[in-house]
Amino acid sequence: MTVSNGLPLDIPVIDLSDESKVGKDVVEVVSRLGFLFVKNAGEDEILQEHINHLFKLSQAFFSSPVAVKETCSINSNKSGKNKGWLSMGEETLDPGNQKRGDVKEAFNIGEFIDGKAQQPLPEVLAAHHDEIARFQASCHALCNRILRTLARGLEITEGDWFAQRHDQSKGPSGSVLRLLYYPTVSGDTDSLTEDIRAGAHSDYGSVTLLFQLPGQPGLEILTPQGTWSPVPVNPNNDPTPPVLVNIGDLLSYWTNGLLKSTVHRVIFPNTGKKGGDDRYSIVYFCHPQDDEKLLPVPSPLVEQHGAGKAQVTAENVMTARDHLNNRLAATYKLS
Ligand SMILES: O=C(O)CCC(=O)C(=O)O
Ligand SMILES: [Fe+2]
Repeated sequence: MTVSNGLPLDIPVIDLSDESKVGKDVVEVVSRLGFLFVKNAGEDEILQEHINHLFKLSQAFFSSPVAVKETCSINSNKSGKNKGWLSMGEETLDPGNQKRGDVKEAFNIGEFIDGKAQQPLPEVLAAHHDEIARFQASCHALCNRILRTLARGLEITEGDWFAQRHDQSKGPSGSVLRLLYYPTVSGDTDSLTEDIRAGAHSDYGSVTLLFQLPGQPGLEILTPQGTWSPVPVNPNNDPTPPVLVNIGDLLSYWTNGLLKSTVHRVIFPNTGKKGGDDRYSIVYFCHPQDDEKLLPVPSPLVEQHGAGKAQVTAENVMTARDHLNNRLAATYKLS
């Protein structure tokens, strides 16, 4: 495992309130780093009190007895594919390099249809069903703003090209709101140097939003130089921290690799308490409709970037669903 260089990357914070002005900047940053921060303000602001509230619910859920969590296990037939509770070690994000599964628990909440969850929720979450539905909807709205900004920056004539393909009223998608809990461990030093909170991976969807808590670091990204750099939680110490955004595999396929689906991981902090402090995060993985084909988008920049490379054709193209299923098969011990 490559060691961290300890130097935080300079990931710009961009204000998307005027989409028409920042498309080029956003495309420049994500074709270099795959990550950026967006200012959490304006029409698609996700209110800090809503974020804090969901973190509280997440803490309440993960501290529930195992018997309660098991009632909504990802393995139970009740929840449906990729939905529900994942126990410690159940997912291995980097199966080629990890001896054991990720040291974390997760709860995956799939799409809401007509504002209703499509899976059983444990009581502590069910009691706040409507707030969770609203949170998911506000994440999706912010992703659509990001997607429209990208379309502009890529000079796609149809400004809604991506957003139309992420219209939740048009059919099912793999979008997931995920609560994550990385517990403190009291293991010996050996297991700590071998174990990882989330193995190195790229994300499977189009755009990911990540919410972290102050004082709970651990996310690192693989830089173009091949070293690991920590990602700050709140780079400018704003009273309202910006939202961390990263590009997933689908946008990379759609753009002939121009937009980077950057590999990242979550480590045990190497300062402070051995075994880390508890860490919580909330992730929104935004996916297009399942049947969307991953052919290059009609953008002159994408065409230029793909020149001379092997081209995806209508015959060998994957759908969004194919890609997600391939990744899930590799990283879960699910049947
Ligand atoms: O918890 C984090 O900071 C990142 C989680 C992550 O990368 C993922 O679940 O895909
Ligand atoms: Fe990730």
